[in-house]
Amino acid sequence: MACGLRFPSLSSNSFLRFILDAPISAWKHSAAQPIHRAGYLRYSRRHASSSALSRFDVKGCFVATYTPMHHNGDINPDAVPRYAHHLLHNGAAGVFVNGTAGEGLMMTVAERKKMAEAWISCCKERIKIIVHCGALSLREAQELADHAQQKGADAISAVPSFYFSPRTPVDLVRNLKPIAAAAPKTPFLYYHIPRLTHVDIDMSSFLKAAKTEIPSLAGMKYSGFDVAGALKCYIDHGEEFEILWGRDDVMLSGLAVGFESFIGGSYSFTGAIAERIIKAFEAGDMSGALVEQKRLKRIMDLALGFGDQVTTFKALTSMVTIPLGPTRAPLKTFTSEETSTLRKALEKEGCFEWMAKAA
Ligand SMILES: CC(=O)N[C@@H]([C@@H](O)[C@H](O)[C@H](O)CO)[C@@H](O)CC(=O)C(=O)O
Repeated sequence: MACGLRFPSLSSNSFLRFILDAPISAWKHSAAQPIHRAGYLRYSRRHASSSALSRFDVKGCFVATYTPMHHNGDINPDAVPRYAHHLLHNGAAGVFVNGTAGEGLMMTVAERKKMAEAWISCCKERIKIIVHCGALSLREAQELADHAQQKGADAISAVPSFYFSPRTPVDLVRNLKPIAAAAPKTPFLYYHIPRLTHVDIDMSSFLKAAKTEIPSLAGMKYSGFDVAGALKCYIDHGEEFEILWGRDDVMLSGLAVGFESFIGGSYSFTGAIAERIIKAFEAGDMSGALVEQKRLKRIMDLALGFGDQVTTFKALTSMVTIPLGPTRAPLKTFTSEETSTLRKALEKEGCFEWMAKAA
């Protein structure tokens, strides 16, 4: 590992102790190596050595995008380039399309294909595009995976079957293998989000079971609330697989323990804050990073006081990017009065200034 400050082996528990014991001043010699390219922030503290990592090894912040919709609820793929413009401006390293935030599981296969095409044609070669292909029907998931590969997605991802659910790591491998096999040349990232799928299998054991069975496996999007489980995956498999840290509200904890890629539903509007967190951390300015992290969390908490995460975050994204339209039932769509109440609450605490990118 090329670094000014030596990190003990990631596979050792002493790494954790090192993190917890290190004086703040130690971070001034952080191993992070910033790489600024084409207007978005990428950085790496680790060399991609294994074949799995080299399949998908981009660092930085991935935005779980919202799906632009017309007032009548039809998807609006034509709005993608204008939305993407904001995300690129705020430093996104990539996008995660048709996931939770994107209401992918509430869309038809045809709609999901259109949205994937819109993001790929707009952003290919500029940022990385991960297309979520998970569906209750395995055939549909395979169709979406094949389509994403044909259109040139950089990676695909899938939630597990959540009706007849896998219960063991081996069950989960059996569930995912045919989906990954439908796009064999495209890196596959498992989408772990147990609070919504209720499939809560130990992810380190899953990676161990999957690595010989799913040749295109590149890692996972870890959106569980169990941060210790994410860390275990990273310690056990971080040198081999990409584990994307899925907790926006505690992004700094992920950075502190060595994570280098982040993914979340708030980065559509907190992208500039996230970029400042990473930059402050890289510079060894932990108190600056913490100020920014608290701002990010405050914005999320304020918004969540008004409703579910997709509804509130989509409304907030519409305030700072472009109008993205309604959400689909059973999610709620804000009335204009509710939107205005949310806006006022955010204005009162200066959140829009925090979310703006410095010139
Ligand atoms: C419901 C929702 O939007 N959850 C967020 C999280 O990033 C969430 O903001 C995070 O867990 C809070 O720390 C993501 O899981 C969304 C996401 O990654 C996706 O759209 O697939």
